[in-house]
Amino acid sequence: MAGTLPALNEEPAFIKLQEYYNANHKQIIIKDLFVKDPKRFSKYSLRLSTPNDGEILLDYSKNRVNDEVWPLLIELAKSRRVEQARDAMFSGQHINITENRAVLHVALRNRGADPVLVDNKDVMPDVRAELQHMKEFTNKVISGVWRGSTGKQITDVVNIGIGGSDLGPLMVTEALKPYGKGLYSHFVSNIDGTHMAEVLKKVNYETTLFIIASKTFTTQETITNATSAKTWLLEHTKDADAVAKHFVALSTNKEKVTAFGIDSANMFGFWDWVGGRYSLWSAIGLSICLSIGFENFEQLLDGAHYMDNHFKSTPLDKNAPVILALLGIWYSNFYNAETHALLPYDQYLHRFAAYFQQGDMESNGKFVSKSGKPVQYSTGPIVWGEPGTNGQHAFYQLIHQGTRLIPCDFIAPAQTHNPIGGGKHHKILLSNFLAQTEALMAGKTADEAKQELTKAGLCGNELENLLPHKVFAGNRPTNSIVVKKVSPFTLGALIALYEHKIFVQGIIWDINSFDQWGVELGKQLAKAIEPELDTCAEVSSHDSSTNGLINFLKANWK
Ligand SMILES: O=P(O)(O)OC[C@H]1O[C@H](O)[C@H](O)[C@@H](O)[C@@H]1O
Repeated sequence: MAGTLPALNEEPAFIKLQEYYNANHKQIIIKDLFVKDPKRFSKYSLRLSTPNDGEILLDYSKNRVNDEVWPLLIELAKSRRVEQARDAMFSGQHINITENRAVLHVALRNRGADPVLVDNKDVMPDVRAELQHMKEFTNKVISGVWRGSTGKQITDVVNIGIGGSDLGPLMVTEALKPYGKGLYSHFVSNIDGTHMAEVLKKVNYETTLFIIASKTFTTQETITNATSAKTWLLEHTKDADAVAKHFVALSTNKEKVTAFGIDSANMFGFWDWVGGRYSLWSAIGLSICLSIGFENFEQLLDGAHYMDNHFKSTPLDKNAPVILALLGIWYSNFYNAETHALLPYDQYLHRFAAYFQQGDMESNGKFVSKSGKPVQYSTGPIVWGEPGTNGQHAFYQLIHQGTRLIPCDFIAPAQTHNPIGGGKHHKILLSNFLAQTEALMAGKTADEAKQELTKAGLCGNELENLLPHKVFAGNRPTNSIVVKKVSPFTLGALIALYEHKIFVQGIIWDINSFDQWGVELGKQLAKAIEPELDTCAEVSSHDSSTNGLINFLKANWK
């Protein structure tokens, strides 16, 4: 396990970077770096060959990084003991210190024969047994052997879960739609009854399977939604035994699952060393299996395992998650970038940014270091994004010409699953992806803008007035990640790439990326407020704003 680290801002490698930044950052102009170094692309890009799914290209050459900054960033990773921390995670040490747990989502996709030890016990036999259980169940449902209580084949699967028990399965199911086996997938997460009501309108009780996904099986939203789904089923069938055919649970909490009325034979388990936001590889992935079939789910695991091996065995300067992490640190901690955009040029990846909002922000949104002291530097960025080209017509204006620096990751597949129009759509999509990263980097100088305006027939005041609005400063950094196709394997690799990026950043910032105490306070207060909504009397126990809001709602909801 890595020993105690100095505060990041007192780390000698960090101080060196700060000095370098202070003296030089104004001269780091990406487009000039390309002119100076014809080999820049090959120097600052990686090609990872997968066994069957082509190469994954990571181009990080369009960044404000030169041959002097790069070794300093690598030195920072070394001095923060990233390699030792990585090995501590893979070897099952209790690196989640506030919950005294190992962090071993990598064991869930350990496709080799190696044991993975947690507290001296090999967890792999249990992991494999649970996968086998998922496989058998998936095959039974897809083939129609598992039937509803009235003997009809299952046609619809409703995953009821929230946070890590929703976002991963939803994102992957959407991303891998072309691999669908024919069942309709639905996801209910929000406590807002509208979410459940709209799904129930679409499904037939005789042919619907509800998957109750909750690591703790105590989450208010999920248990309330699951109870409503059970009531709905029983209103239709009047047969109490129907629950066994229409409800399964994914959880670490057998007691609560049984208390809810789901037979433990219909429960798929996992373990406390699987964090919610890293759980799609566990039983929480059952809705993914039912959507794309178990073999494709295994491919997803294989892809993640491939990236785990890359992360484990590649020197830091050629290590894709480390590279992404260091670039993020460079912009967050030196350029004061506050956000990071994830921009997939693939409609199937439309929930990718939403998924990594939890992955990144719940992991690294921390203000105290592992030792409990407030940090004197920025930690996790605000993560956001939408698929291209939609985002171009919405928020790219600010990325191109706004006052903030927004490092962006562009993600694109070389091949589309839907080459409609003879491939025309995909060609246009890709040209937009390429044009955006080029435009963000190169910008448009006043001279170039002037020439354009002159060509368009403008002159005099009209030209001079318009000119400043037509200038693009450029030098806006982007990474481009290109896969051959969004397949189960490449998606698995891509997700693991970002998981490990988040891990590396957490290590450099010296924070615990594996707890989420920050979500508790709101839950506590909501529990206190709920009974106050039951009474007619005006409330005066809070601050005047909260009282005012409660009393307004009470006066208006009938
Ligand atoms: O899976 P569950 O126990 O129901 O938890 C669902 C989610 O809720 C919690 O509040 C956490 O913020 C998430 O990390 C978690 O994924």
